[in-house]
Amino acid sequence: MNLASIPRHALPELLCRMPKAELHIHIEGSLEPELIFSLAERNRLQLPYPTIEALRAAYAFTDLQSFLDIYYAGASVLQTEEDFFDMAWAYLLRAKADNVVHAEIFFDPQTHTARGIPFVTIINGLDRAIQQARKELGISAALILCFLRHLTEDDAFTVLEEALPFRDKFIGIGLDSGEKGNPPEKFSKVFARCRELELRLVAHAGEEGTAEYIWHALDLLQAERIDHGVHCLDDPQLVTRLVQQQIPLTVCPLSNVKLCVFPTLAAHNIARLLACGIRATINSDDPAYFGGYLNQNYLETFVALPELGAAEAYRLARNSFEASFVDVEVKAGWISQLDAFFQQQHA
Ligand SMILES: Nc1ncnc2[nH]cnc12
Ligand SMILES: [Zn+2]
Repeated sequence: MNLASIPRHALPELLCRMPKAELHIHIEGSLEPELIFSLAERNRLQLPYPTIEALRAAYAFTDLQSFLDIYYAGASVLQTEEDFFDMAWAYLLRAKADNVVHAEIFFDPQTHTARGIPFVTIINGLDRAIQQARKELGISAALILCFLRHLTEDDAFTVLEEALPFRDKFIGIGLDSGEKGNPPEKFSKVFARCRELELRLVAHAGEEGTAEYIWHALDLLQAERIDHGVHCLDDPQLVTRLVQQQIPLTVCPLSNVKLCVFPTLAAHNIARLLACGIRATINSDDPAYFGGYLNQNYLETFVALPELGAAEAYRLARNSFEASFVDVEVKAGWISQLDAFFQQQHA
């Protein structure tokens, strides 16, 4: 395929229409202010903001922690199975509109179980939305349970025990929340247990943390995919490892700018990651808080970085399928669909 012949002005439509997977989306981060207000009303809860606009105006973050404080507060409106269903369904509709054919969705059960919400309420609401999306929207989706790293490893074991009766409703586990001071090794035992249970393993590392956190997520947790990982470029030996083993990075450009990991999108290193041969993907992280869903991340990143063209669009979409946790045959089917889409573009 000669992708160089695709003109730059054709990129926005191409980016939006190409089939893709999303591998780094926190479902609680898809909770739009409008839905926060309507769930608060439904559950008769008082919010500390008088209006939707006032809530949105509070979304000015200086770092990861300043975001997490507001994000956990927003999630407190989720009380019933219906609330979890409505949140996930709203995301899946948006994903469909962005031509996402497959989503691997993070959820943070400890944010809810700590407020007395039973695990079964959370998982049943999310799972029902996923089943409905498969039937009615033709989207495939799967859940990844994230442990909150600011809590203890014992807490992670507790939520794992609560989750195990629902083992068929999630495919893997992840590690999120405040990275600094909460290194991967804090969770090495619970990750080892999850590996025994044949759960897929991912971890946030190298978002605000150093390249060392990425080494430890790989070596001490055996993470199969690194969420963010943008600090890998500080360490040439780590880059060699990521390239040789084709370890995927789920990069979230708009998130990185909103949380001040990079000052601007033009300063983002996604183009360099791809040029090094790293299996990087583009994702939305917490789209309701960071200014856009998946296609918006692609569109703004390609405008800001002129070195990204049609070849990189293809590479990113292909990486998203290759890095997904589906069977090889399913992956191959999506890659054929992607190839056919790109063939048509310069036919
Ligand atoms: N970007 C992020 N980093 C760590 N934990 C998160 N939880 C939700 N979004 C997150
Ligand atoms: Zn994240």
